[in-house]
Amino acid sequence: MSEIKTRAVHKDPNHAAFVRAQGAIPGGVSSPVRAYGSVGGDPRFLASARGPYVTDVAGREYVDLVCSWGPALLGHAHPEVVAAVQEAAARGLSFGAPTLGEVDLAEEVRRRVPAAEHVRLVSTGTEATMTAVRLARGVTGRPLIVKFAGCYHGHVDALLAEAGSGVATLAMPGSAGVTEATAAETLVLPYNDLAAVEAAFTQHGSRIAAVITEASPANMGVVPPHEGFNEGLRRITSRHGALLVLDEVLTGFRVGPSGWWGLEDAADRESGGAGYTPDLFTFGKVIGGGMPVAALGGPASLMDHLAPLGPVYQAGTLSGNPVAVAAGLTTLRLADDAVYAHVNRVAATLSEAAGEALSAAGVEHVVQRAGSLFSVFFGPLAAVSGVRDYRQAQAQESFRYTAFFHAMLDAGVALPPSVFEAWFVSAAHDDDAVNRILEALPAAAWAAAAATA
Ligand SMILES: Cc1ncc(COP(=O)(O)O)c(C=O)c1O
Ligand SMILES: N[C@H](C=O)CCC(=O)O
Repeated sequence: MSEIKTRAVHKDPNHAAFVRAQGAIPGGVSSPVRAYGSVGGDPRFLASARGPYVTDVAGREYVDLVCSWGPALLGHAHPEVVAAVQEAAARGLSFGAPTLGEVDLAEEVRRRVPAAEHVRLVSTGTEATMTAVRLARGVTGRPLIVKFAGCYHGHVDALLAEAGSGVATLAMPGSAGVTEATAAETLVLPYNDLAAVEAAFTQHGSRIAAVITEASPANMGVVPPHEGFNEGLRRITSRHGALLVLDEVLTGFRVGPSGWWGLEDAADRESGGAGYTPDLFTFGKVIGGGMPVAALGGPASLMDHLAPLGPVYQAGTLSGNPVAVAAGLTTLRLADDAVYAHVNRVAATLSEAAGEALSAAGVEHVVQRAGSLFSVFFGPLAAVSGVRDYRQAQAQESFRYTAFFHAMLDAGVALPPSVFEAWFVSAAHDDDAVNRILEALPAAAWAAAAATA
């Protein structure tokens, strides 16, 4: 029996692909989160994707709840986005010179987020946050950066300490290769704790260049900011002459037309408040519609400190690549209110159903949601009080997710292969796709219930 199973596994094209990949690529993957490191088994090597579905090299189709880790807001291979990419590619792949498409995209960002008066296009979220850090230091002349444990801002040296996403999945405190001097210039604070921020500024205020925060963290699982947290950061940073960098790489243009900031701003103004404005925004993922585009935006008075106008250097051979910009611009133009209403509705349905299935199976858990982003935390601690920071996220019973994940995968639903990642839905997740997920949930919940550490 076990011999038959072993032979079946070895015949699986995904297994063969993974073995081959490990001979040529570190860990067989181009980004660590793809490696199934914490859930075990062979990563699915994908051959194609369309709408809400991905298909692996064995020809097996899955409903996709990864959505390329966020960019696929409209679903995979949206025909209008593909057509825009094809048209742009036919005009030339890369010019190394300015194009009007870049201006269109920068203006579209500013239309959605007016405080992003000037926008610099880059290729990855990592470049956007790296540039934000350099710009903050360049403008203030101060060395220190404050970040929050469990927040992930890409693989920038200064921002890897106690980071979420793959760093959390691999249980790494940070990364080898980051010098002590660099690490010493980053203060890591607990999330959702304004008292800790006040204390850090009391001690180091005149040396802090910026506070960087995920607009609503989704790289330690989904841990929304408590009411007033982001506004509190704004108040404290302003008082001390430091910048506030709102990292919307993941949330931007995904949780709403103007990102998480737009949701908070609208809610605050509805209740009579004046809203708040960060100094710098970073964007990524949806802004490229599945192609490598990211951006940094803020008031002209700050952004124009970047070269060629100012002394803070930043550059990129492929920045504002015309093919990538065409994908991003078309995606944003298609991402209307109906798209956001749809993804919110699907996220509400799925997060409630996941919670009900786990409760029916007697699994202690909490489902946390921020707009259309959600994730499940397992265990009594999470269930009692919700998860407010990285320490609590780490304390969950993540072994239950392993069982849950594989049961879903066996049933044809691809979840993110780590309990610390958010679940993503798209405008293409129609009733058929949603029903397939709903049908898979009860058995996965029972698998989680039966799991042992
Ligand atoms: C909030 C946040 N910031 C920055 C990044 C880095 O973006 P990229 O992977 O494109 O470098 C990510 C994801 O990777 C992210 O989720
Ligand atoms: N959690 C990350 C993005 O938000 C996952 C993407 C990656 O690092 O490959």
